[in-house]
Amino acid sequence: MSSIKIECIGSEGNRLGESPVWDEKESALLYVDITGRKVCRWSSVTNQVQAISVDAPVSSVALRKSGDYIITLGTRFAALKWKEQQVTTIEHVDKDKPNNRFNDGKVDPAGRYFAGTMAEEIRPAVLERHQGSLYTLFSNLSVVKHFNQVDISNGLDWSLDHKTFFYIDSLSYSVDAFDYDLQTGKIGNRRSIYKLEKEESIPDGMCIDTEGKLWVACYDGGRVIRLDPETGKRLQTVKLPVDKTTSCCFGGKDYSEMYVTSASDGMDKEGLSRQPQAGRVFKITGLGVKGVPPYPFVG
Ligand SMILES: O=C(O)[C@H](O)[C@@H](O)[C@H](O)[C@H](O)CO
Ligand SMILES: [Zn+2]
Repeated sequence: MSSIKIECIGSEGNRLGESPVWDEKESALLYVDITGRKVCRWSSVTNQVQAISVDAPVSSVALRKSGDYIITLGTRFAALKWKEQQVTTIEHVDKDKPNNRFNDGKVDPAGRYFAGTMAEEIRPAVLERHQGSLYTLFSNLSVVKHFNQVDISNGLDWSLDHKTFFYIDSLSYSVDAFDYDLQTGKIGNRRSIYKLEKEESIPDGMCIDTEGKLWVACYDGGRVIRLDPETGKRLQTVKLPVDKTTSCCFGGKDYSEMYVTSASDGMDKEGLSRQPQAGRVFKITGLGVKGVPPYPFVG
């Protein structure tokens, strides 16, 4: 049996931490604070966080093959040059929906950037329903819409054989799978592989491990759960010292550590004093399982 240890990294919390991604070259964890409008980079070498402020809610960050990063900012796909602190718009989506913003995003094994949108929240998990869509940014910088009617676009990762795409629309309380065509980036045959239990609350960010099992951060559930997508069974629950756990990824040397982001938005004074670590990023060691390195965007 491995012994699990959970600690906070950096020194400050986020309003709505999300989209953790390991940057091997920098030995650093990238993540965003969506409502805090910041892209953050925590160095595992110095334990310092550098942050770049942006002019709109920034909901996901990904590596780019040519170096630097790509982000979803408001309803834009954009390039981020870290040293120069320069943001360049690549493409706008949902132009007819001024109240929308992007939410979670991740790069597929072929280097395409998948990200979905949602209506801006009135408060956490309260928003105009069915306003979001799922998009892909291709390497030639063209954008395709897969489907609409999404409440809160979340999840996402791909199976180890690249034949399945896993996706979460949070308010469906379901983890879904699609058949995936790696050649074209097309998805089809949507089905549910796991329905969350009441105490698990709302499924949010997700990542896959090297055994092909899914890890889902449970918003308001204060935990990450490990699921077997083949059997639809929950294999493990790891509780965290905060309720609003938002997303997870593997990182560190050999991708044997798990990083979990969290949120403090929507908590009152009393809640914050009970959970002073709300909004912090957690490092979990001793899970005894490793993750898959993130794919960089190839455009
Ligand atoms: O980061 C996200 O995915 C959303 O932007 C968040 O607002 C919360 O996670 C959501 O409220 C929980 O459902
Ligand atoms: Zn999320």
